[in-house]
Amino acid sequence: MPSPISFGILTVSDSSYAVNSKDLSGPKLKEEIFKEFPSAEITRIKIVPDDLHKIKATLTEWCDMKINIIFTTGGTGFSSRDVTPEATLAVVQKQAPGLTIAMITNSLKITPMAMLSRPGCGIRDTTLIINLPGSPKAVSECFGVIKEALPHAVELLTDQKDSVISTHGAVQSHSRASVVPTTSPSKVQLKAALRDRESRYPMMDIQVASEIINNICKNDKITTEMVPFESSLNRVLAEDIHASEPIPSFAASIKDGYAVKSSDGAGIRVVKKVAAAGDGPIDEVLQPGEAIRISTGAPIPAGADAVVQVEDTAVVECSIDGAEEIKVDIKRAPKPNDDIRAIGRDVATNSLVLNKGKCIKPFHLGVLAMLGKTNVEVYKRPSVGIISTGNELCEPGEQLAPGKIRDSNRYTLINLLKNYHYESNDCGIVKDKYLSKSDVFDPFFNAVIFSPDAVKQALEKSFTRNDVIITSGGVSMGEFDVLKRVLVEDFEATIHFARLNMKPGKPTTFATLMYNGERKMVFGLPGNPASCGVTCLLFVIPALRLMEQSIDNSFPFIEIPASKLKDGPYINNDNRPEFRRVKVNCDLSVTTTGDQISSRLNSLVGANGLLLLDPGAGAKTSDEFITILFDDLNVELME
Ligand SMILES: Nc1nc2c(c(=O)[nH]1)N[C@H]1C(S)=C(S)[C@@H](COP(=O)(O)OP(=O)(O)OC[C@H]3O[C@@H](n4cnc5c(N)ncnc54)[C@H](O)[C@@H]3O)O[C@H]1N2
Ligand code: MOO
Ligand SMILES: [Mg+2]
Repeated sequence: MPSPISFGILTVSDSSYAVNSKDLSGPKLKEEIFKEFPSAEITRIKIVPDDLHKIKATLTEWCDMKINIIFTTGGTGFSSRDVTPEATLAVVQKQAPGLTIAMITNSLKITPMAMLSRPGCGIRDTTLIINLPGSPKAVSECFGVIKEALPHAVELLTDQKDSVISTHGAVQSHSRASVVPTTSPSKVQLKAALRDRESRYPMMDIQVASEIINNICKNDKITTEMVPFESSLNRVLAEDIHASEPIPSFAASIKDGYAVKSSDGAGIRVVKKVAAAGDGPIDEVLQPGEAIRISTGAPIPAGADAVVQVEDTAVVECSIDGAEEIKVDIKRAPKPNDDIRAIGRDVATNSLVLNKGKCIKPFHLGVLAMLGKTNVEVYKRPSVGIISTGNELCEPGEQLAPGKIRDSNRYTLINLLKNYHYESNDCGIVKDKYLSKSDVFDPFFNAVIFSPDAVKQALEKSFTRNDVIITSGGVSMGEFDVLKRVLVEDFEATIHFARLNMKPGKPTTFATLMYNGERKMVFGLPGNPASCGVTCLLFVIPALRLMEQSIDNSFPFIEIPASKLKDGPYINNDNRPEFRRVKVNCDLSVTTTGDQISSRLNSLVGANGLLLLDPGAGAKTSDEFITILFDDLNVELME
């Protein structure tokens, strides 16, 4: 199964560079790419001015990252600032004039002005660079012409890459390069000495990763079910709820007092009857000079047009035992409609009361009851299985043998999901260095040839009853980090990404595959406990929300002034953006949760937010830091 094609999109434009929102061509191109290649990885997106050096530097950097295809848009015309083709031709080692000819030939059919476009196309190492014109329309047209040829172009370029990597691996480890097996690269990886020395997956920005997940989850099969409204808490509504009747359905009193005619003004009234909440309408029409005792919520009697609260009245005459009032003094002259709640004041007939896509919370549930909706249509939730991988893992109750640790990730994940109202199936621990009959000691490599059968079996078992599998561990560069290989080789999965530009969480992997005719999703989270927790929050929870079509699928974020950061230093020495685990207080001051090493689960204990620190955030020009809130502002601190 080929890996998804990775793309870089470089918009070259002085004006878009100055005003970011002006760039329409970059987003257009992204849309076209996803339309044609739904599993594409858009690894880099950037806007640079029409500056030869800046264009060259970006192209070179992206080629070094082994992005498959870089599209530039803009800077291909005749004006003095147009230098994109010059920058491109300066970095490529081979030109690809066929692509240029195809695009120009097609564009000439649309406009003779195409003669004035000078796109350059070429190859640097394993990357294909293609210049597209600057207008969104021309971008779509040119992309349409060349898109079919792209997968094969990438195949040709990357075949070369794979053989280079495996040959290199062999030559560096042993002088006997001739023993390099001729099997596929993944089989070569079975031998420790020949495993990848460099990840075969491009580093991807998290915005792009989120977009890939969003695209896939949004379009996942959408199914709904009817549930009794009492059990609909935290489910997502699959129908708009309209009011079939007004609330209140009759004009009702807002106060305990007397229903009167406002035209009578202040003064003495004869008390006729009683209207209590729950009573049907009184069969007499109120006459001038009369009043009816009324309680809050009772229907307004015919003939009355105002209510006067009991505090504004005095009894003038009553029965001997005081049980009945005969006359009252209305001390304040009422105005029409005083203290009357009109029909439909709370909810108008046919009004939209609750929106499809909303997660049903307690007040929503109350509204459903109020409207008499006994059953509601909600979206079905995916079934989720959770697996921990690692030979070192034991259950919490077990006596630890040397080298073993207790599995915390499974418990974190199961309960994190529960906290966001998702049940999951505990699929246990799977050993990833599994000594089975098929493990063979290879004297040449002086190593056991590893069998990942256990991981395969565990996945297979979980696919039979889950739509989404969340694993932790086994996704980095170790010889026993076999998850990706098993997914690709045994399940023909598409790995959408396997390396993210973030700390913690670099090896986070996302794959999809078909199993027995159904699509399965695999979130391969890193084994380090803090990395596992952070990536579950940032990617898995929003994905589950999207799969059940929730319109509230991302965490709120706030901008926090630097002056509010209390116990720094807030400097990120890594070259990846860092999600520091923090506690945001009610006054928006921020405190950290201590040592942020990825293994330290306690860095998540007591945190309610993730503070996003750019690399070297000391040099940040903006005074504001973005914090993603994943829990209430006023959560209790548990130390
Ligand atoms: N050569 C490289 N090594 C590593 C890289 C790299 O880029 N190149 N990345 C590092 C980063 S960043 C991370 S994060 C980890 C992720 O590793 P894996 O996802 O492969 O996870 P494991 O190797 O299986 O385990 C890592 C660590 O976490 C502990 N662990 C695993 N599962 C659990 C669990 N269920 N409960 C508690 N603790 C768990 C495990 O014992 C290891 O200590 O890789 C780096 N390496
Ligand atoms: O990305 Mo890893 O999650 O830094 O430790
Ligand atoms: Mg590992």
